[in-house]
Amino acid sequence: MRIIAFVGMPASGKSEASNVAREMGIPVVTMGDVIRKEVELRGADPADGGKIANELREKEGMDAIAKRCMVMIEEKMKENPSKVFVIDGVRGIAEVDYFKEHLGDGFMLVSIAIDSPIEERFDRIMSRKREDDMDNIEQLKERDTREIGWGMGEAIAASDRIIENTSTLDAYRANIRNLFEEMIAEEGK
Ligand SMILES: Nc1ncnc2c1ncn2[C@@H]1O[C@H](COP(=O)(O)OP(=O)(O)OP(=O)(O)O)[C@@H](O)[C@H]1O
Repeated sequence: MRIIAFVGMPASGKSEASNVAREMGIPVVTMGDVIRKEVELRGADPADGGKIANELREKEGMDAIAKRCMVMIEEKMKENPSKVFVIDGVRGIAEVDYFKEHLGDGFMLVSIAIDSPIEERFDRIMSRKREDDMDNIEQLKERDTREIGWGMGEAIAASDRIIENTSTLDAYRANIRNLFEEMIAEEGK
């Protein structure tokens, strides 16, 4: 079994990679669901998800979200014994280390290479209209800084593969589809 996790800066295309996976029938586990569950449990504002994630990491360690997510992954694997799996939402090196330790050689980390300026990433965030998204560019700068603080740079450096998202959305989706097809073919050997 191949478990693929994507890492990249905010709005680099991680959710889009998961969309391609779903369209191909590949199961996706979203780490953000751990946060959304916690937000709901606390009756908090969805926009405070980032703060809550920070708090969990401070209290329970940098791999807190990964640990909680592992339960969801195991359940999904039982429900849907697929050759290829996607984990959406890895943010830092501690999470990468946790998954490597618990998922073994089947785990593969893919980083998304972008060359879009922050203004373009902000415009993309504005047009996707997700309820937990920020509404000004300063907040995106804060999110960039926070995620870099979680060890995003180290996670990107530790990736096994780089996929480019430096052109159109269609070109990017084709790159992602090729990656999944390659993995499915390899696992079918
Ligand atoms: N090459 C591209 N050209 C145009 N739009 C793109 C491109 N890549 C991604 N997008 C769009 O940009 C938006 C942000 O991408 P996506 O939601 O996949 O980012 P993300 O990495 O999941 O972000 P986050 O870290 O906030 O979860 C989406 O609406 C997506 O369709």
